[in-house]
Amino acid sequence: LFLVAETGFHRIYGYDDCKATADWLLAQTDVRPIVGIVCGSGMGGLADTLKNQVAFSYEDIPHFPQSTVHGHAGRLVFGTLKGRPCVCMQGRFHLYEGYPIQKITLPMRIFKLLGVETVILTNAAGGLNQDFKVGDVMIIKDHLNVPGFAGNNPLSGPNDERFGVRFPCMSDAYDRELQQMAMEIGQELGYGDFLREGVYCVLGGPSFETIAECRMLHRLGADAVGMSTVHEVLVARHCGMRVFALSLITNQAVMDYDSEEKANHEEVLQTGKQRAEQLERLVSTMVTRIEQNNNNDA
Ligand SMILES: O=P(O)(O)O[C@@H]1C[C@H](O)[C@@H](CO)O1
Ligand SMILES: Nc1nc2[nH]cnc2c(=O)[nH]1
Repeated sequence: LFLVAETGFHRIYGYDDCKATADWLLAQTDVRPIVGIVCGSGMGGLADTLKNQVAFSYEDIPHFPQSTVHGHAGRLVFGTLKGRPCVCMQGRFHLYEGYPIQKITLPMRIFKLLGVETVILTNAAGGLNQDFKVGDVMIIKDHLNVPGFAGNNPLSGPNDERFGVRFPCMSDAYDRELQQMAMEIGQELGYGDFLREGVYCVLGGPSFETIAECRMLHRLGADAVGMSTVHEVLVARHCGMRVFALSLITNQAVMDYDSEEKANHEEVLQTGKQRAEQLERLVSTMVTRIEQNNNNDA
């Protein structure tokens, strides 16, 4: 029965299921979010900064997957950030957790049906760009979708036009105005020394990269490598939400056979803690400046 349920994704993760989940949530909170936020590994503290919270454990939400990774609490938090209504995923889903790719990205469609117009995604990533340091924050300007090269794309399968078109454009995936806004706010807050921009590359994980893989990705144009975000971006853009995403460089990708460095999840979470406050300030200031109703051309 489980096998049938998990492979029949068109039925299970379709419009009606997303709508049922969105309606279930809307019936239990007065918050009508215009911004949706996804917290990366070790960055869940952002959700705690929301005021007037109404929070749901993922296990209580119909059709929602469960968080299985340390550093991803598994709560959907509604509330306000400086008066702006928001919804925040305190914990995201990854391919390596074993979920079908359509299920990992289901929350983006639920965001859309909740009324969200702008999605802000954060992630932890390894730095490939040799100018980057641990603790840098990279505004994502573009991505390399490596699982997508092999056909692993959340938009595979029947297309439901109620969400978006069959062949969505991705050359404008990352909203340029929001990138500019983040840069300006970063400068105002005095974060210029650690604010960067670059290309994020997603891999399937959960193993970290070999030295040869890091060298290859760097040559291909990636500045940072991680295991998330891109799938969510594809689905969010498909259904017409604006997207802003950033990577916290939690570790330097190992590119040299003489290096003693070894990537590990504890270091990732630790770096997240160290930058938490600044990331929270950057994101909450962005939320106060995001205009409503300007994503309907996507
Ligand atoms: O959810 P994100 O992309 O922040 O998580 C990254 C990728 C792996 O899940 C984990 C590795 O430490 O952090
Ligand atoms: N794939 C990958 N994901 C990460 N998340 C945090 N650091 C890393 C890394 O070095 N590689």
